[in-house]
Amino acid sequence: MLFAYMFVDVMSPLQSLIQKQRGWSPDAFGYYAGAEYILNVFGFLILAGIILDKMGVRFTGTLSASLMVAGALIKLYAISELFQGTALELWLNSWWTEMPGSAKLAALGFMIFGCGCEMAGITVSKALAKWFEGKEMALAMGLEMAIARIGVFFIFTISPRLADSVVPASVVVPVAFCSALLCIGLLAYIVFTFMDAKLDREMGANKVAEAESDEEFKLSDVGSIFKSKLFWIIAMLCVLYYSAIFPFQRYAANMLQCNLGISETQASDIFRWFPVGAAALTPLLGYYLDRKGKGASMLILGAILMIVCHLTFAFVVPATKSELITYSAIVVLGISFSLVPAALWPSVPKIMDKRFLGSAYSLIFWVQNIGLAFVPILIGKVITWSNPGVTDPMQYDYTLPMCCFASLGVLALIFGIILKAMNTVHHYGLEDPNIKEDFEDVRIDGEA
Ligand SMILES: C[C@H](N)C(=O)N[C@@H](CCCCN)C(=O)O
Repeated sequence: MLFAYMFVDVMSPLQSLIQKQRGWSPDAFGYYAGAEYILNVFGFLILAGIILDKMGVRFTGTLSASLMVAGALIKLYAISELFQGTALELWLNSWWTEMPGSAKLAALGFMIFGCGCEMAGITVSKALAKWFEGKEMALAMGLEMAIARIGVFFIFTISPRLADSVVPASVVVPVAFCSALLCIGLLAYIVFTFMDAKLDREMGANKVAEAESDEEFKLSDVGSIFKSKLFWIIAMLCVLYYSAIFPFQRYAANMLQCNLGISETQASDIFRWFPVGAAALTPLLGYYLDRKGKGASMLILGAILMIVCHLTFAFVVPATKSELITYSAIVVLGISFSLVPAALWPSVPKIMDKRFLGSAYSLIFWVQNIGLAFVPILIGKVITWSNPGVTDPMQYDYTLPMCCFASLGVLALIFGIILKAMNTVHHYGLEDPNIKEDFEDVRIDGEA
């Protein structure tokens, strides 16, 4: 997941460079960024859930890592000099001219990568649940997310530097670097499959069979999940919150460049502290949640902090051009991005029957992916629409796009409040510690 998250954001600090080098407009960049989730939205994630439940974590993890490598190599080829001037590029350039051929092929690669990446996300959750059952699962999930966030910090640090390491600067170097890391990730997962097989042998065949039949994917479960009000509240909170984080991450470096009048590298150097704050706090909050609870309150606080930060980027940073305020907003956003994931993912087992859990995660991811696919496109359009005639990628006004992100935060907050109110009435246990056996347990199958 570390290398996957690095690959996801390798181009994020390079928006203005790819615009200069390959002619990608903000709209084209938005389409490219949204492409990561398109195939998932059109049903791949549901299929991924079925594959995972039928074939297990070893096969699905290896498949997902292989898909990531294949997608990465296609994207690398698309942005490389090798692709320039080929018949394929000329053909891709000949239709939907707003989107250059290199952006179209890179988007295809990113789509395939995105299938692997999301499939890996579900697989890792299931593997963690298997390895840490009855132990510190929230802490384990928190540590997994923290490692991934460190990858984002690292890539925001090195991506612009790798791009500048050749003359003229090129996006190919950082993308090639991350593609190589994904190959190492695939090898690492193959090593894990041997460890997992050993665990199965240690657990004994009966226990494994029991664990697997517990989580078997049934089509009728999808109907039960979709009929649940609680599922929709969690899924809406998730899609609204994450749509104001990951798509923002794609545009953040350029937003800082435009607001502060700084270089790509300087902007990345500021923004990279966002995932660091999240990486430091997420495992601690997971540890806290395991012992003290307060999950629903953490979700609400996380949404409030996000709204404050996005409004600060919209109005205060451009007016003051203050680096101190910018850094403060980045760190606070990092705290928000610890509170919500640390509380959200371990809350799902509290409200879903164990039998539904694998499909519940895959369906929450699916709803979330709809937002992650379309919000970057929307934001690209808002940037273009609110900056008529602006061609210099250093001169965009980000007020309106940041207000859009803040509005998503307000909607997420409303769903967080509804969730907490429902929890107070129905006692789902969302405010209770994870390590506690005797709280009143009301799940979807008992909801009606
Ligand atoms: C984008 C992805 N679908 C996602 O939601 N990622 C979460 C982590 C989910 C848990 C994965 N084992 C994140 O906060 O990065």
